[in-house]
Amino acid sequence: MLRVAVPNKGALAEPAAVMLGEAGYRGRHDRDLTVLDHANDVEFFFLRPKDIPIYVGSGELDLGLTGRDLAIDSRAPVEEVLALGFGASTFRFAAPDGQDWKPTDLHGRRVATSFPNLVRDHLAEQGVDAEVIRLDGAVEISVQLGVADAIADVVETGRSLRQHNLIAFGDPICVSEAVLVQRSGAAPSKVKSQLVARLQGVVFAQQYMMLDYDCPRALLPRAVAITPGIESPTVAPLADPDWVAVRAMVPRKEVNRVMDELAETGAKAVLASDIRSCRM
Ligand SMILES: Nc1ncnc2c1ncn2[C@@H]1O[C@H](COP(=O)(O)OP(=O)(O)OP(=O)(O)O)[C@@H](O)[C@H]1O
Ligand SMILES: O=P(O)(O)OC[C@H]1O[C@H](OP(=O)(O)OP(=O)(O)O)[C@H](O)[C@@H]1O
Ligand SMILES: [Mg+2]
Repeated sequence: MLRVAVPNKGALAEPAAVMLGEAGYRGRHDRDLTVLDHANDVEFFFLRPKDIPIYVGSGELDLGLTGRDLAIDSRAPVEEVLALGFGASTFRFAAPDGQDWKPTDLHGRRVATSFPNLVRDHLAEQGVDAEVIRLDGAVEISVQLGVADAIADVVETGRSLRQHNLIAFGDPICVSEAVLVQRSGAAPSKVKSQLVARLQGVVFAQQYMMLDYDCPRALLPRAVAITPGIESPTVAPLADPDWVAVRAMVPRKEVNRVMDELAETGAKAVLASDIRSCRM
C-alpha cells in the first residue's frame, strides 16, 4: 500500500484535499490523522506541512504534498515529483519602509524567520553574515517588537508586509508552490505512478479550458490557427454544410483573449467550460 502525507493545517490543507478528491481519492473524516483508501491501495497521513519532508525523506512515507519552501528548509533528502499549481508564494526579505534596503545591508543585523535553514543557506551564498532569529509565526511583528532588524517570510498578497510598514527587498529567496515530493532517488512503483498521473491530470485540467464554437467552413484555417489545441482541434460537420463545430483545449490564462479573437474572426456560439481531469 502506498503511504502518502497530506497537509492537515494551514494554507495548503484545503486545496490539497480538494485536489486529491478531484483525483478520485477518499477524503478525510473529521480530524482523523489517517485515511485508508482500499479501492486505490493508498493510505493517507494528515501531518503538519513542515514535518512532511522529514517523514518522506526518512523513507517512512512514499510521497508527500508540501510547500517547495518547506521542503528546501527541511534539508531532508526529498525531490520534487510534480508541481501542483496551488499555494503559490514568494519567500522574501523585508525591512522597515523608508530606506532603500539591499541584501548586503543585513550584514551584522538580525533577521527573524520561520525558515531558518532556507535563510541561512541563502545568506551564506550571498556572503552576508547576519544573525538568524528563529520564530514560529507572525514574523512581521518581530521588527516593531525589537527582536529583529529585518525578516524573511512568505509573501502572498503582500498585505501582511504593508500592515506592518515593511517593504520587501532583494530577489525572492524562493518562488514556491505546493509540490509532490518523494525520497531522493526512490524507486518507481505502479501505485505511485498512478497517483502522480492522476494528480498531473487534475493540475493539467486546472490550467486549461475547453472551447467549443461554430465556425464558417471558409474561416476554419484562421480559427484553427487561433486554437491549435494540444494535438489538433476536433472539427465536426454541422447540418448546415457551410459551417463546422470546433473543439480545442486552450490555456486558462488566455481563454478570454482567444474568445475575443474567435468572435472577431466570425466564430459563433463560443463556449468555454472547465475540465475536471484528464490524461494527456
Ligand atoms: N498566504 C500564505 N500564508 C502562509 N503560507 C502560504 C501562503 N500561501 C502559500 N503558502 C505556503 O504554505 C506553506 C506554509 O504552510 P503552513 O501550514 O506551514 O503555514 P500556514 O499556512 O501559515 O499555517 P500556520 O497557521 O500553521 O502558520 C508554505 O509552503 C507557504 O509557501
Ligand atoms: O502576503 P500575505 O497575503 O499577507 O500572506 C503572507 C502571510 O500569511 C502567512 O501568515 P499566517 O496568516 O499563516 O500567520 P503566521 O505568520 O503565524 O504563519 C505568512 O506567514 C505571511 O505572514
Ligand atoms: Mg503561517
